[in-house]
Amino acid sequence: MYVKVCGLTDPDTVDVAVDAGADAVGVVMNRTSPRAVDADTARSIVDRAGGRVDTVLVVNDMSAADAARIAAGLGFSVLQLHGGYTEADFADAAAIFPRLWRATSLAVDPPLEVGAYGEVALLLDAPRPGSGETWDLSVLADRGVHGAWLLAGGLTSDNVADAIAAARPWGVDTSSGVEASPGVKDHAKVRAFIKAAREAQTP
Ligand SMILES: O=C(O)c1ccccc1N[C@@H]1O[C@H](COP(=O)(O)O)[C@@H](O)[C@H]1O
Repeated sequence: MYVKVCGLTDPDTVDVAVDAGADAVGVVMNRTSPRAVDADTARSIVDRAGGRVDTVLVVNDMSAADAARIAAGLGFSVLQLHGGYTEADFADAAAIFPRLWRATSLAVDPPLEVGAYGEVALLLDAPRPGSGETWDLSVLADRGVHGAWLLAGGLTSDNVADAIAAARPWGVDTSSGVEASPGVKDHAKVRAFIKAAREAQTP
């Protein structure tokens, strides 16, 4: 199970996540997010990761090409384009920064084939990203999502094992569920989430 902890706002939390066994840390540069960081902070998080885990830049409010330039310039390993980006937007971004994740919600009936827009992974989230809201995973049952796809949306250490059993994703992603308050990670919750996700059984 690939485990990502998103919405980091300080480098010390990188060490907590890496030591607990995370595969990726995410940084949000979406301007309206309570977790938004500036370029200097983003770079300090990427630098602290030092290649030990994937570093994922998350955006949904700038052009895909601009986001790709920022991801490349700051040394991220993945760009998560979250929301209403089109196939053409992905092509623009891929010309600059090739390792893209497509993040979307079933509420907008997206293509569910991993790679449909040239992305290397697909992330399925609640309709309001970063809200901590869960969503009805039973709607996945008939949709046949396969391959490198991540589940997100209100995941916590308490519900991640059930969510994995229900949805059988390749990976999981959380942000609100491991926070003390918006933008501030609770290190005990980060460790507990990673442990629960790692120990979860897929049926
Ligand atoms: O976290 C945000 O504020 C955010 C803003 C804009 C786009 C995506 C955002 N976060 C993504 O939301 C999911 C997890 O959310 P949560 O666990 O329900 O809080 C994750 O993919 C984040 O990258």
